[in-house]
Amino acid sequence: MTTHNNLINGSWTPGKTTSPNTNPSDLSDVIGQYAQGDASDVDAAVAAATAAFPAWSVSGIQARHDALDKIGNEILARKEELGDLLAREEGKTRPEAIGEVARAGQIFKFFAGECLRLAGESLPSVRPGIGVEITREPIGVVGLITPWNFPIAIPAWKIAPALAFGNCVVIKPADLVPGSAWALADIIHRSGIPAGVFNLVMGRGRIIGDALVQHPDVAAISFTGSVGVGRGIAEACVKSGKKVQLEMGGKNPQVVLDDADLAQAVELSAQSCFYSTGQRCTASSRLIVTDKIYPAFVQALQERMAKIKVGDARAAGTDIGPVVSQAQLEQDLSYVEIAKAEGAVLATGGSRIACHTGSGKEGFFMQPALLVDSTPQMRINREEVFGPVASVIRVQDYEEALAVANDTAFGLSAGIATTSLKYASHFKRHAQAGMVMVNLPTAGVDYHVPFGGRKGSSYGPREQGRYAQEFYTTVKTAYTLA
Ligand SMILES: NC(=O)C1=CN([C@@H]2O[C@H](COP(=O)(O)OP(=O)(O)OC[C@H]3O[C@@H](n4cnc5c(N)ncnc54)[C@H](O)[C@@H]3O)[C@@H](O)[C@H]2O)C=CC1
Ligand SMILES: O=Cc1ccc(S(=O)(=O)O)cc1
Repeated sequence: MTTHNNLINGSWTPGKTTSPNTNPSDLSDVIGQYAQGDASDVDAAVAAATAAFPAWSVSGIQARHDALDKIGNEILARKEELGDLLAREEGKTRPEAIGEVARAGQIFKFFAGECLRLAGESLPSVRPGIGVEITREPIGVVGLITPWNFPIAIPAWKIAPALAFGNCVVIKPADLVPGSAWALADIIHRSGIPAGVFNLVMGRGRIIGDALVQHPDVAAISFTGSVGVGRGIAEACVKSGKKVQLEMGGKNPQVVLDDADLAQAVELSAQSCFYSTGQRCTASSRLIVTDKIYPAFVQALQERMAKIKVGDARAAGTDIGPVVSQAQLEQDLSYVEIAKAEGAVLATGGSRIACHTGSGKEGFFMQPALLVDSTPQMRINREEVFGPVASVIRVQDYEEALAVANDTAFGLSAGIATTSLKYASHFKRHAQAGMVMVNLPTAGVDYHVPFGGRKGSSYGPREQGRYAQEFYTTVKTAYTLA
């Protein structure tokens, strides 16, 4: 079986050990062996990135544009093959996985353009005869720590702006899904960028991630993952003076008002709660439904859920693939039990099942769960599950719906289904979330505009679009005597 090594200073470098990458749709299918590095690999990667930084930070914008554009083109040309790998290692369906790969390619092409658009300002000084220029410069070596749920898109949306603005990169992908990140590293390696500018170190979060966060020569950390790990990283970065950007959890509300188009509200709720196995930080998990539409909505959503086919991510006809791991499956199932114990009623789903094709292959398949008669204080409505589990809260009117939607420690994405312009406008202004959706699923974002949240969901500057430069550059103000 092929062993996939780390990329350090332009060379494929074995780790101290290897780890198998297993298909969650078929536990007998081992995709490959992937290097497991240690702190000495992080030291070597950071040293290579530090050595490469002086030249890369002043490299021409045309060269940087061309490298990123080439990377984007190869990703797009190979989207079917890379999408198949992604579906095989992470468990989202093939169409979803191909879409994610295409997103990664588009992100590289967008940031190729951003290389050419980086601008400064020129102002007069308040002191006569002096000119002021404001420019942006790269920050240095950036450490990128990424999660398992978007194995290529999240690495892409951190790597592409980092390189575009002249930084050098050490990335640690999630150890559950190293295959897509390794394939991306291979494409970047062959794009012709100088050795050391981009480095990949695979391995355990507590070892590789922690070594990156603690490293004195790393100037900034961008992290996506769980709240607990994110907060620990933020504390360590503040202590050592590193710039830090965190994207963490969500408990995204989907409000459904009496005046909503019922079929549309049901479809967008099914999409954002259960598709991609509910494993999106933007997924809805709290359905906040006003009194009069509640019975029809719950009934119609259950009917829609009955049509969802759960099974092998790569099989034709699958709507929802497996949960990513045994640990995540146990977490999802345990939250169904916690909700029941607290008084919510399980309307449908919520147990481990076999693949809809009857393949007999063992995978982490779970029937999407809908819990009704839940209340805002229940744990199911306060803690992130990160699986195909949604709960419904009944409210009297829009005002109560908004209050319940905002009654959370998180603030990533929030949605409303309504035909009322008045309520849609009010919700856009008053939902305490970084992203608001009107008559659209809470999940489903563009790649060229800012992504991020408020409260416990995010920390630091926004990712994506032209706002990405806030994190990946530092501002310089220069005064010149005329
Ligand atoms: N907001 C999001 O997009 C995501 C949220 N999650 C949440 O996190 C939960 C657990 O998933 P995990 O993959 O275990 O998330 P995690 O936060 O443990 O892992 C995310 C990344 O951080 C690394 N990491 C782990 N411990 C670290 C440490 N001490 N220092 C530095 N890096 C470290 C991991 O190896 C991985 O690359 C999920 O159930 C879900 O609730 C998970 C994935 C994505
Ligand atoms: O973090 C990457 C990411 C998050 C969400 C989505 S979407 O909401 O499913 O579009 C895509 C990429």
